[in-house]
Amino acid sequence: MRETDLNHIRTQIDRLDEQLLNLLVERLALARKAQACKQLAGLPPHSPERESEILQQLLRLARSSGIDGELIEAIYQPILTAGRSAGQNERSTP
Ligand SMILES: O=C(O)C(=O)C[C@]1(C(=O)O)C=C[C@@H](O)C=C1
Repeated sequence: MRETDLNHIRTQIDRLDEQLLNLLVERLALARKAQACKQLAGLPPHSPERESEILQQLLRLARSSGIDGELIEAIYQPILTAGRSAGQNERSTP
């Protein structure tokens, strides 16, 4: 393999990592909104049934894409944990 091939692959990986990061930022913003809705409704931040639905759906998608389900679960657990505490450390006044 030529060095330029490796550089090209790494450039593409960097681009994808940036997209993943932007999607994570977007996801956290939505989780923050969901947390605000639940707080207004007097619901707890942790919704185990919803998390289970999300993981089941992702595991179905992983299976059909040939990706290891355990890997997807290991990636998603901390994302869901971050979703539970989204917005918790923000000041209540702007
Ligand atoms: O859907 C919700 O109720 C959310 O608070 C969002 C979210 C998530 O990150 O997807 C976060 C925490 C909950 O335990 C379940 C899901």
